[in-house]
Amino acid sequence: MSKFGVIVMGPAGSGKTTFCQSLITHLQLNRRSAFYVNLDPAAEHFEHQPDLDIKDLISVEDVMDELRYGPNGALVYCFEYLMDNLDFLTEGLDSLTDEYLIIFDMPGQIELYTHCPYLPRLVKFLTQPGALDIRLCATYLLESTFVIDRPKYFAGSLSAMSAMLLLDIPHLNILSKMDLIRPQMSKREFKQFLVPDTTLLDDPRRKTKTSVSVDVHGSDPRDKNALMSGATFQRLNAAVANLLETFSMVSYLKLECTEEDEGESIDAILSHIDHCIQYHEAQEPKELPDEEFEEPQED
Ligand SMILES: Nc1nc2c(ncn2[C@@H]2O[C@H](COP(=O)(O)OP(=O)(O)OP(=O)(O)O)[C@@H](O)[C@H]2O)c(=O)[nH]1
Repeated sequence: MSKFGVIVMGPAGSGKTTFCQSLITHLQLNRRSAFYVNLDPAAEHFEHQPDLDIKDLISVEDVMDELRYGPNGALVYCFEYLMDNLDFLTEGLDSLTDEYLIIFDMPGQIELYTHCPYLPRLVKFLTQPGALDIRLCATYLLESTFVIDRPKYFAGSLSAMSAMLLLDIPHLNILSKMDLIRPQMSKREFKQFLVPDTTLLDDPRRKTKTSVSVDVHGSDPRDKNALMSGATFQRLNAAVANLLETFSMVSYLKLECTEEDEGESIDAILSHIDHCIQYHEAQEPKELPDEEFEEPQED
């Protein structure tokens, strides 16, 4: 039997857990079942408690206490441990039916999406035909306020593309925390950021932003080697923007969070997720009551 899932990724604090909680609430309101899997071994506060929690296997806190690791090392250790104990996931998920949308809430450490091998292995395991065989879609969240600082926006978009290429499954990018950008930018102005392209580098409001010298190592500014000149920094931004434009792979959906917009926004994102995992196609065609098929009356 098919299983369906969505893996929620993004940098630290981008709103992953909040998005998962909104998704669960929305599914429940629409009489659909959610199964919430927390894979962040450092997560603490949940509105909806996880149905399966990596912390029941291992937690960052325990690793830091027992092995004296720092938070990032402990996170990596937890994922290595999960990879050695994948039965934990099989036991928790094997009996789920196609009624459920399985939501995987991931940690925010960026190294997990760039150079650690765990995520591709995890996705391969979850999607493996004949085993859990989950039809999986990835979502990658980025804070909408990044668009104010163009280099940050392009760097974030590059990390979204990196996650996309790493996992090789249907993928949606989402700009979160839209309430924080609204006071600073009109809907019309914001629209241009839904698809990154090189024209966005010409920021009329912030000419100085990309022309200052940037201390790339955070070290003593008197050390000339540690400084990247304005021109070099601009060329780097242009190269990143070009790369994104050439591959034309990154575009964004918006995650609104005000009371009046949130439902519609989550609904739209959920439709995209359903489409990516072909949820509707896999459901039995439902017989609609006769009145649904009544021909419209002629005037
Ligand atoms: N203003 C605003 N704040 C938000 C929104 N979504 C989340 N937050 C806040 O942003 C902070 C981080 O949110 P989380 O949902 O924990 O983010 P996360 O990506 O799961 O964080 P990590 O697991 O630490 O990587 C919290 O203080 C949230 O209350 C939003 O739409 N608007």
